[in-house]
Amino acid sequence: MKKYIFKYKGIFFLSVFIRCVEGAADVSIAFLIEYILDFGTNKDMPGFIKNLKYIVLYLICYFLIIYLRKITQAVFVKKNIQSLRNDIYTNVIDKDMPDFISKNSASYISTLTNDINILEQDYFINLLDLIGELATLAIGTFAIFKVNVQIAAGVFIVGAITLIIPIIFSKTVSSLRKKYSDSLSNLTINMKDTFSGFEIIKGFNIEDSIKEEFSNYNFKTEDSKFKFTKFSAGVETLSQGTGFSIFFVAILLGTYFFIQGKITFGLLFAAIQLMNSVVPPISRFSERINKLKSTKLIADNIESICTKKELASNGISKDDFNDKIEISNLSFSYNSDKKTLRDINLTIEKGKKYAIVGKSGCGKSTFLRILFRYYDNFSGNILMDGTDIRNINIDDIYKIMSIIHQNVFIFDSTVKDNITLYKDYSDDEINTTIKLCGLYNFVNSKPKKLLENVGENGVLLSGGEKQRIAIARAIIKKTPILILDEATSSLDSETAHSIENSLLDIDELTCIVVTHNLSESILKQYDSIIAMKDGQIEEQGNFYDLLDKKGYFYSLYNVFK
Ligand SMILES: Nc1ncnc2c1ncn2[C@@H]1O[C@H](COP(=O)(O)OP(=O)(O)OP(=O)(O)O)[C@@H](O)[C@H]1O
Repeated sequence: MKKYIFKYKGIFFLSVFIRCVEGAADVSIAFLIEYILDFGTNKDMPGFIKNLKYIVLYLICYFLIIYLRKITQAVFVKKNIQSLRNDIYTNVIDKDMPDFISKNSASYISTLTNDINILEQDYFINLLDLIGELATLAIGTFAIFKVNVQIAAGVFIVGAITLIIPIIFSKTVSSLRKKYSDSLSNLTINMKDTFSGFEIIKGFNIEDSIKEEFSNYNFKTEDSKFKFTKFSAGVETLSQGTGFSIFFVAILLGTYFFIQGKITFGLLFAAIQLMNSVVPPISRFSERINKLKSTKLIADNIESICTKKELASNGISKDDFNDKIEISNLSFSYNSDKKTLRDINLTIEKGKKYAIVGKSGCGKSTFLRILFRYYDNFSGNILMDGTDIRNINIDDIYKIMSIIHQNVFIFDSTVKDNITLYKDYSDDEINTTIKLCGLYNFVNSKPKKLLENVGENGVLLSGGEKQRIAIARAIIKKTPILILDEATSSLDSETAHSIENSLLDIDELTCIVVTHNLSESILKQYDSIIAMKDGQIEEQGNFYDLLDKKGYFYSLYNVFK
């Protein structure tokens, strides 16, 4: 977190400076009181009246300093929190797929909301308060030594005990704080999941069990918060108790020296008033240090989110696909128990169309994910125009290939924004694309045409309309390789055929299509059909060759046709 403080060191040091001035002003209040009381004990009415305007002026300056302290603190917090939130968000967006999915997406939301709120209060504001109070303590200490050395010595012996408390309890406070943050994150994950699955909850009548689950998470969150607050309260009470005893030591010693005639009544009063500058910083010291330390694990979590995995982001640049992708001896497993892909050998040539077929779970989508660089930890080689895809800059891979999944994500915006993804395309390009994807009639039937809003995750669209938007989104990008993973499964067969035919007609486009739709009219148009079984390529060839072979594809075709 230090880097954020020093990123805005101007406002940080200004804030600290104003807090030091405020600390000095706090301490000088004691002497102002002594000054005013001395007019009273000397019964000096003219002097009192004459100095009244300076006293009022002093108080105005004092309140102005307090206002400035609040404003500089607000600016400091605003800059730091804004920058921190931007950095976390940017790092999450910059992650590659495996890294991103290694955490539940709601935990990122929790970090960006709950954890940032904790950091704002317990790190940034708390740090400024701590520095300000230490400045007040230092100035107050100096003033007490000026008033009476013995009182000062007594105060600081008791004060030292208070300062040791945070060191003893910091670890426990920190781990209780982390437990609270974790349970808050789990609660956010639970809320996100249940709200996204609202339709399922209603459709399957599971409201009661969902409410119970939420209630458990809610209980655990509040329970962990309570445990943290309870423990902190104990530590804080201990500190405040010792702080209070400092006050009494000062009063007892002050009264003792006043009776002995070593100090005046004004000085006795000033010494007691100075305790307001000395006791709170000492008694709150442990609380502030513990709060600072308790944010360490949250800061570590943010650090881990912001730590970039070594990617080929500085890899070889590649802006086009010219010839072929050669896949040799490709094997991959998600975990060590079982190989999901085994010894795959395949050449994908530019402009050709490939259909991948096979039973559910045989590894079709996994193969596409590997091609799309979701995972780099495969064995064997994938060479794109002779270059290992692991060495190609990941952003360039996304410029060369587009993938359309069965489950489509739709942004809560217009049809146009969902197709263009906020990039600039000409009206001609958009119109050609929506015609090709069978969206033309749909768009023209809407009052606002392309500017029609589609609702949260496309709630105002049918499944087929969502899929057509996803296809349009990929086509308008004009990448040389287009990958479809069951991308037309929600469409009626006429629309699906029409879209697939349009794609197969684009000469330059290299298409890799995973499909369960084994219809002759479509499959015969592919240059090659790849039949997968248990993570391997069982057969490969054109539609009629494979049927003639009467092997694995033939049996699949006869089952599914
Ligand atoms: N992220 C993952 N972690 C672990 N195992 C996975 C993961 N994704 C898929 N699998 C497993 O890998 C195997 C292949 O899955 P894959 O999704 O590639 O199959 P598929 O042929 O595309 O299936 P379908 O036709 O049903 O979509 C399955 O056994 C699946 O359970």
